Amino acid sequence: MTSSLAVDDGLHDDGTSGFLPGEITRGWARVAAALPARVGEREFETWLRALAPGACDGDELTLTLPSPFLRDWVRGHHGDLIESLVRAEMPGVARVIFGVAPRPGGAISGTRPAVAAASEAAIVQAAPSQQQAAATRSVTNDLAAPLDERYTFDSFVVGKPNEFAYACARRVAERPSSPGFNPLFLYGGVGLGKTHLMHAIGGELTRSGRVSVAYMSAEKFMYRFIAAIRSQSTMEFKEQLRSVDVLMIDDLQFLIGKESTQEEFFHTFNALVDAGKQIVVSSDKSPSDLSGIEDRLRTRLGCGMVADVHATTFELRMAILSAKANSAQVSVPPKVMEFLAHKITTNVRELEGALNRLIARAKLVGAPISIETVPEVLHDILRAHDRRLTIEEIQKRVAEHFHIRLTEMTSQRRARAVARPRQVAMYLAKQLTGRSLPEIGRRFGDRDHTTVMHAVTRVQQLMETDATFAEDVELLRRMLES
Ligand SMILES: Nc1ncnc2c1ncn2[C@@H]1O[C@H](COP(=O)(O)OP(=O)(O)OP(=O)(O)O)[C@@H](O)[C@H]1O
Repeated sequence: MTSSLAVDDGLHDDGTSGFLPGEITRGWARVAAALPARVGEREFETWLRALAPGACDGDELTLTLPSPFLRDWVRGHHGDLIESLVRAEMPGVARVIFGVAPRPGGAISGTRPAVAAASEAAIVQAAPSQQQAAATRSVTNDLAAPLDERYTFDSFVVGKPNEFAYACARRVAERPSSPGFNPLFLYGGVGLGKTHLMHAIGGELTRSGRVSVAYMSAEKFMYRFIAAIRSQSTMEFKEQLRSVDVLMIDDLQFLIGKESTQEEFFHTFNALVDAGKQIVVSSDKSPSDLSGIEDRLRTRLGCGMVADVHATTFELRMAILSAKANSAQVSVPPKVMEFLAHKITTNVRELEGALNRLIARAKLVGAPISIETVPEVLHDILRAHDRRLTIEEIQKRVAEHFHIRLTEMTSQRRARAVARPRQVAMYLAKQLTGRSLPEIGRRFGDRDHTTVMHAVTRVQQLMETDATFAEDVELLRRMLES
């Protein structure tokens, strides 16, 4: 990990960090070790290698990158994944903030994930870092990204939430530039199949051999534009773009706040539509909600067909799992699919990732997939999805289990009959909620974070020496996790 930042791995002067010395360094090392397998080795080397942990304030961890551009890119593409890995590996962290590592003598500029910052000027002027140079090279070599052949209409599972978007995509693939369908604007939450549909359109049209198609992410569009400015080849860039029959731009929200790239895109857009060419755009927001995109561009984006890819239903998730298992020719017990479809509800990419991991593990050990192996193989994913568990629920369950009153969880009584269950509840809160030690302390009758730390250590010691006690705690954990 390279960083100009000193790693803050201890308790803060004011005692607000819930971390023991060295925890951040070790926790981050685990996250960094897990990332290449999740995003791919190349992607990791190109974009994520320079990520480094910065300050940890309470339960907020700042991760830094060398430039605003890289920060925006990493946050936009892998922010959710990184946050869920950090929460799983560093249970005291509840939020991740992406910042820019200060130049020597400077300060960290952290921004919250929802806030997109204008960053293109920085990259135009800055000397390219290793990552930027690598990405720029790949950009100048080809106009568009290759289409993923796995993303076809056939491999897309259609259900109520996505049938309209699917129908629109099919229509554009059959008859590009039809009145009313230009541009086609697909929008919806992360990992719900927008990119899949765009590749399916592109693949279908390319195979037909009738039209030329260019697909690229909005971020790549910006990169290409900037590279063209640098190499004084903007005319060539414009001509290349305007020579295609179908232009598809993915994740348009990346252009929020990037005025000059928006302007370039606006002109390209107009030139293509005026020439009767098809535009397909995807975004996580509808055109009217894209604040930070110029009004005139938003208006044009919304004047064709706007199709929402809705959040999946349980039935659709089951159908997707079943289709993926079929195409991998692996038998997955219905119980396992139901479990996954109940647990991983927001993002098909994660659902697919969980299934792939189960399949990979089953192949590796030569044993069939079973419900018993799921918690072990997917513990990090499941933990991230268990985050809705509250400290109050834990207190309630633990109090019931030990037959004490709920109010004893916050009382100052120190009798062992109430103090031990309280310690167990604190331990489970630390393990299962990702809340920081100070926050857990506050919820247990305004106790200090050192009391929580002591409780966690004490419960761990007891679990090692007292098998019955360990069983009790494990049982409680399983009940709370289910
Ligand atoms: N209905 C579906 N049928 C089959 N696979 C799906 C479906 N929806 C999503 N997927 C799969 O889920 C993964 C994520 O989908 P995709 O990348 O298209 O999402 P996205 O909406 O573009 O996400 P992002 O907002 O992150 O760009 C892909 O592997 C895709 O094949």
